[in-house]
Amino acid sequence: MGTLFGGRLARAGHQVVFVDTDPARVAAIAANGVWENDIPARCAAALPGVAQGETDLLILFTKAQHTAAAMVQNAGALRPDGMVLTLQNGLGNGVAIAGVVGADRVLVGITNWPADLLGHGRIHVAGHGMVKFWSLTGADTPAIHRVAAALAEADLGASAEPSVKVAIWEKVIFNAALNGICALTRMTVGEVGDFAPARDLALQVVAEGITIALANDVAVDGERVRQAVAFAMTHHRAHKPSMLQDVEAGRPTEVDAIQGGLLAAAHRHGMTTHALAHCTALLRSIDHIVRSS
Ligand SMILES: NC(=O)C1=CN([C@@H]2O[C@H](COP(=O)(O)OP(=O)(O)OC[C@H]3O[C@@H](n4cnc5c(N)ncnc54)[C@H](OP(=O)(O)O)[C@@H]3O)[C@@H](O)[C@H]2O)C=CC1
Ligand SMILES: CC(C)(CO)C(=O)C(=O)O
Repeated sequence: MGTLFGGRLARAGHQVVFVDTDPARVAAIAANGVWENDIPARCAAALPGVAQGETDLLILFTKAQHTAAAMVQNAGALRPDGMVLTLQNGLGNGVAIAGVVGADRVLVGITNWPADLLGHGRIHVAGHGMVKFWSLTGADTPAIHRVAAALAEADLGASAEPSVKVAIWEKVIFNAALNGICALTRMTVGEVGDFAPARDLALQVVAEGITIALANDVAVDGERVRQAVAFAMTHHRAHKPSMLQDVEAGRPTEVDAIQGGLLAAAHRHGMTTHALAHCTALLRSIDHIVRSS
């Protein structure tokens, strides 16, 4: 996702620095730029902590389990009035970032652009997407509109959305269902849509997620979530959700922030779930094997 957003912002004329913990990846991006499908963009690249005090927007696209560490390592890159934007999946990323830079410098949101990593700085984008975001505090600030304009110019389909909390919960329900079932079955989004038992399980997780959100006073629109799932099954058919890409690469997944975040919200209200609880247990078992090997 960093490759997609950074590459497009660079092509739109912004000065972009890619920051990553892997020295080989940093060297490859510095030498070859980044590639979205077969479109290149030239950019700088650095290890965490190298860029100092010049950045007016830091877009954080690590996995959720790395959010706090990445923020601590990279906060020094920000100008005193610099902002941080998270479009990561899962619950809790904005609050983790606020713990480092303060809530009034955090923009939170979602994106459904489907990006599949092919190699260092090289992605395949399997369809069109959008971005919705707003400030973590709920305040309307000039920074929101500056960032929305920059993302729109970079053809990332961005809109400033005051009710972003609802969008974040709708997205986490979508991801709990689709990313989880794809990661467990190793099917693409289209394959899950085509196979009734997998599709039905995804829709059960969606139904449970909607009940959990409503119990937590988040007014999600169940029909909109089901439509988003149907849209992805039709238009993002070849995409391997980020959680499946993690399983295939033998990396830990975002189960704790996505399925685990929803499950914790269910437990806060004494609710029992079935499909979500079983998927979470299976995904945590895969994570356990990865972490202990
Ligand atoms: N891929 C997709 O289509 C979509 C993904 N998302 C969400 O966006 C977020 C990013 O996903 P995605 O791009 O797929 O993830 P990737 O795992 O491909 O990219 C995350 C990158 O962050 C690097 N990283 C880890 N720790 C740090 C650190 N401390 N400082 C700097 N870089 C670090 C990782 O390095 P290393 O690999 O060495 O750990 C990796 O290169 C996730 O929350 C995901 O759920 C949302 C919508 C769509
Ligand atoms: C692109 C999308 C929406 C597909 O599940 C996603 O969020 C992901 O891959 O993590």
